Amino acid sequence: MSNRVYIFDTTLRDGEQSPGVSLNINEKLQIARQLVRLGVDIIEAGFPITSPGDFAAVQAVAREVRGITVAGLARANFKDIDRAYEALKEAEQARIHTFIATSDIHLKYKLRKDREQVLEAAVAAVKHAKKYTSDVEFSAEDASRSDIDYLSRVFAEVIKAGATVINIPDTVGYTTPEEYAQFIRSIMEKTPGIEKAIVSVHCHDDLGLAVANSLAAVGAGARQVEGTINGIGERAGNAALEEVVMGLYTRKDRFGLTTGFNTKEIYRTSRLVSSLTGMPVQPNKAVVGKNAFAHESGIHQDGVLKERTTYEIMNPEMLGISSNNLVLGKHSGRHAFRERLSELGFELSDEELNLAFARFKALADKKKEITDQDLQALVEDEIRQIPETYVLEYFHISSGTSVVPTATVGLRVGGERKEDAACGDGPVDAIYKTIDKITGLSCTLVLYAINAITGGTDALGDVTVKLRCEGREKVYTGRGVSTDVLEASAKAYVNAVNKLMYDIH
Ligand SMILES: CC(=O)SCCNC(=O)CCNC(=O)[C@H](O)C(C)(C)COP(=O)(O)OP(=O)(O)OC[C@H]1O[C@@H](n2cnc3c(N)ncnc32)[C@H](O)[C@@H]1OP(=O)(O)O
Ligand SMILES: CC(C)C(=O)C(=O)O
Repeated sequence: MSNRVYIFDTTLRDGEQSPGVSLNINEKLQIARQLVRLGVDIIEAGFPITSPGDFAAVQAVAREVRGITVAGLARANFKDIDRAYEALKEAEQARIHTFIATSDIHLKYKLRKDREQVLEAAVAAVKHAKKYTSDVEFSAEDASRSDIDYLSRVFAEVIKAGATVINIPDTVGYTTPEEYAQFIRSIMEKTPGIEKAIVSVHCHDDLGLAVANSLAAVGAGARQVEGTINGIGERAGNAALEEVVMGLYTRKDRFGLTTGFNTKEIYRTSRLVSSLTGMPVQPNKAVVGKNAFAHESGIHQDGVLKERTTYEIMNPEMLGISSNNLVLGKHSGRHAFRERLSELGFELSDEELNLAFARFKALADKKKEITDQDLQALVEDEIRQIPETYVLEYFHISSGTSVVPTATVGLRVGGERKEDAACGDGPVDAIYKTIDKITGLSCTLVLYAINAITGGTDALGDVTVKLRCEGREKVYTGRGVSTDVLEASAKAYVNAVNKLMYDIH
């Protein structure tokens, strides 16, 4: 059996199924480019039948990325498969990923089909997909709650029909590591022809076991792991790929397996996905959380000072987390700035570099120490900009314990400045009400989150907002970064509104 594990990233498909997450094409392309740098083997770019936007995003990723497989999801019917191929056809390596549930509970209540009908649909789907591409993955949704003999029959038939990857998802995050490993082993023993296909796993985190289950499955012989960056995804999310890969890497003694991952891109990928989806990474998250390499207590600090490996099983530099916290200051020039950004993995055009450099100088005037985290936040803030219908020119706030919070805001629209004022329950509310008055939009704030990038009272504030506007289904995420939290709040709101305007035009 090969010792290479293929990493299938579904951040753009299952990850986007996280409640409140909606990425536009540019954001999907940015993530896809970063996933290529990260060294995943397959990018599942979306589920093309679901909407024209999803179709266009899969098509854009398929057109652009090279040296990697691009997959599109399709139910087990011809319409979905035709649409998936239509989106994928310009990919260098296209994979059609077709699925149907195999558990009795899904058959009875959701599909309203019997086992023979599902088997027939699965085989027909794989045969149809095979007309388009040699690379066809078949997933048995809710496999871990399916009857194993039936499941094995389905797999044997889809492999005969041409499936090259068979996926055994734990769709509802129900299984446990030992049980799942045994399940995978049994499928591998019972299924005729299984050696012709790659066995894949796709775990959800409803019981917090997605990564443990994925690693157990790999130990049992699975050679493709599906998951997402930061573990985002439907409900409690998917297996976090950075954790799976670091598990394999750190416990090479236990697994003896390799992947194509460039671990130095892990941290940057995590930040980018968090930034574009508006889903913050919890501080105690494994591998990429802010506290993952922070040592608080005396005995631990003493140990780390004497020998790092007493309490650190991974080297943060291996993940692309720089140990160099003091980077640049107000006297630094463009060369040093460009050099540092390139060490952090940013490749900026001259125009982007100039914009980022101007922001950096302005920040250096306000903040004593500029760390790598500050630089990352600042550059991400600058380069995630989409065409700006509205630009924040200024705001003024009157607020305190005995006055009604009142905001005056100026936005540039085309070549013109538009100004207005409004009162609110607090200064942020007043700013948002004023922006709504200027844009004429009616928006509801679904989420407001603020995070300090580094410690200290001069830290950069990083604000994320999610807005639902004009009765639209879609939620728009906006982010803004500034040493002034009110400015960061205003920028985040304007950023979300600009995304809405970008969608409308
Ligand atoms: C486990 C997973 O993550 S699966 C992926 C989940 N992702 C999504 O659902 C993406 C967003 N979904 C959508 O946009 C829509 O649900 C669509 C476009 C896919 C389908 O929309 P609609 O045609 O309106 O159907 P709706 O979603 O209401 O119902 C699903 C239908 O597909 C059927 N179906 C569900 N899964 C499958 C499958 N794998 N193969 C074939 N049929 C299926 C259901 O039985 C139901 O059929 P019915 O209408 O005959 O009862
Ligand atoms: C489509 C399949 C792979 C899926 O997302 C699941 O079962 O969770």
